[in-house]
Amino acid sequence: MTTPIRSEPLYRAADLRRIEAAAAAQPLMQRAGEAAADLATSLSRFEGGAVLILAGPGNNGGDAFVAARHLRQRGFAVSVVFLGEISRLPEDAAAAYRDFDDDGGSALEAIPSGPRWSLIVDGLFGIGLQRPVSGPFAAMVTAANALALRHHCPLLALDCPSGLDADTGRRCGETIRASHTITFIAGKPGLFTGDGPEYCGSITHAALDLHAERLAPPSARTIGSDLFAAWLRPRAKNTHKGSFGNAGVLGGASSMVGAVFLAGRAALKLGSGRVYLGLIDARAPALDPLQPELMLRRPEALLATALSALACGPGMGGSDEACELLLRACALELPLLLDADALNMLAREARLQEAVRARAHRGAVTLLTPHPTEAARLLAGDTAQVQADRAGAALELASRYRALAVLKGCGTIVAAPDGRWFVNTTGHPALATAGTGDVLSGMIVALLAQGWPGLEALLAAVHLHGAAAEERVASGCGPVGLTAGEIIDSARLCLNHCPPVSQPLDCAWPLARRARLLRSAWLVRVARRFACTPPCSSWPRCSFLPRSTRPPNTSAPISPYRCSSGRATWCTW
Ligand SMILES: NC(=O)C1=CN([C@@H]2O[C@H](COP(=O)(O)OP(=O)(O)OC[C@H]3O[C@@H](n4cnc5c(N)ncnc54)[C@H](O)[C@@H]3O)[C@@H](O)[C@H]2O)[C@@H](O)CC1
Ligand SMILES: Nc1ncnc2c1ncn2[C@@H]1O[C@H](COP(=O)(O)OP(=O)(O)O)[C@@H](O)[C@H]1O
Ligand SMILES: [K+]
Repeated sequence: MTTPIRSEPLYRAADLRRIEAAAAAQPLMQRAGEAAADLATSLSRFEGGAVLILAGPGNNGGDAFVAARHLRQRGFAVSVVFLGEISRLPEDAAAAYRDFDDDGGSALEAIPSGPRWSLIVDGLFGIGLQRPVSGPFAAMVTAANALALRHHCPLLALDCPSGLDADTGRRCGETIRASHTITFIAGKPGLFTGDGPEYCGSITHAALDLHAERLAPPSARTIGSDLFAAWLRPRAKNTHKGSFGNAGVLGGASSMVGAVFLAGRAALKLGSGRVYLGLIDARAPALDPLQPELMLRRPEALLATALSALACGPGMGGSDEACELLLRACALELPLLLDADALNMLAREARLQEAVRARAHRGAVTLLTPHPTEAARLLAGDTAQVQADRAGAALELASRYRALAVLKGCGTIVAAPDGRWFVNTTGHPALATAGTGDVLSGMIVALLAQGWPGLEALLAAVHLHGAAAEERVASGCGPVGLTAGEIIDSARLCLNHCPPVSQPLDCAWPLARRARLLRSAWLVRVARRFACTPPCSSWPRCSFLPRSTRPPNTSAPISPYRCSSGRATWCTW
């Protein structure tokens, strides 16, 4: 499994400005430009080839000028196209331009037609994008995208692709479709959700010798298995099925019984001790022949069962009977997951909304897992509004319903009513097929039934669900034609391969273990302090990488995670 182990901080532009202010004395633009030049050097298809660099009117343009100077000095044939007035560049960017100019570089007003580009660099706009890209900037973006395609060359975006809103992941007008993005200081949420993943390509993080979290609290975090590893406890020997909870799934109206089976099978394979299904369709089968371990009941009997957690909604329909059942489910004191049709009923029925809010007063955990259209119904808006600010929508759902909320889709958002939010970086468009949401519900309810807290259950299930899809695709099962049911076994595999927190860290372990054998608490502390977390194969090489030894190639076998010292400046997602 190659999925992220470590959660990374994410910053919206306003929070990044605080870091910028705190580190104002440091030559950040020089570091950004140099890091970009290092990556550009490794990406360029020909050594010393023709590099086209687009520089914009702000500090993103400044980064571009610094990178251009370094690349010129390394022997590349650099053409910089600058749109704007030199005299109106901000101070740092103006200085970067002067250095470039003093070094013999010159800025062009249009893209030269002759060269065969080996690399294109986008330094038009970064986190300062204020409105949709239009006019000559849009023409430049369109041309850059077309040239990258025509010349089969990489397109490297500085900080974020121009036209992408780094806060939200929404495209604002013409947008650079980067093959690679080098993002400075810290990740931005918009790179990982909505349109971000499609437009950023492969993302490299250059920390610029800063430790962002020491300078300002992050706006959000990516989901890494470290966020839930404490709950990945090895099974104690003296346990039995009763130790792992009773998961229930309620739904399955006429012609939609399959949704409950998918959720039930996922709940079983994610470790629930027992799984009970309540099927609304009176003609539903009494047995799932492919998974006879599942116990099928009438809905009333399910609600009377001693459950540890309950998921409502898969294939539930919107009948009066379904609505009454949902009201009764809301009155139960167990963790309650509402998905699919349960969310549509919640959106339309005031008494259900009251019942869900009342759960929060009683301290009962409620979880909502809408896709964008279901979220739009719950927020009385439209899907485009939800997608325009996915994190905002998830946070609004969490606060309005006083529930944990998951906004599904590319870069799933998990939001808590207290304002914390997380962006998932696993997943694949292969998941865009019917039933994958039902599988996610089954995974979540399985973890809840095993006693996981609501937030950790959501983080783990969302992360593992995406990882499972990646695993299926990597093994040739998809992307086209991957079926929801096929994800389940992979999800089980991913869960069983997630390192529990008690597991020693690979690179710290030899030293830590020896220290423990010597019964030296001090040595154990030292071993952990200097080890990179999480496991990585390259310790101690990755504990600090001087600039000259940084591997320029993003695919180099280096730890994709920052070291605990915070000093390593190079990592890739
Ligand atoms: N935050 C920091 O400390 C650092 C920032 N750096 C770079 O600085 C960037 C942010 O710089 P800025 O705040 O100057 O912002 P940008 O360079 O992203 O863009 C702002 C400029 O573009 C104009 N503009 C915005 N949207 C436009 C549109 N649609 N059409 C035409 N013009 C538009 C603005 O009027 C302004 O002149 C980062 O993304 C990063 O690349 C780096 O130098 C590293 C350090
Ligand atoms: N393009 C995509 N990239 C990543 N994940 C996706 C993508 N499309 C769908 N998914 C995931 O697949 C699942 C689909 O859920 P949902 O829309 O509720 O499906 P269904 O109702 O058919 O079960 C969600 O977990 C969602 O995040
Ligand atoms: K850019």
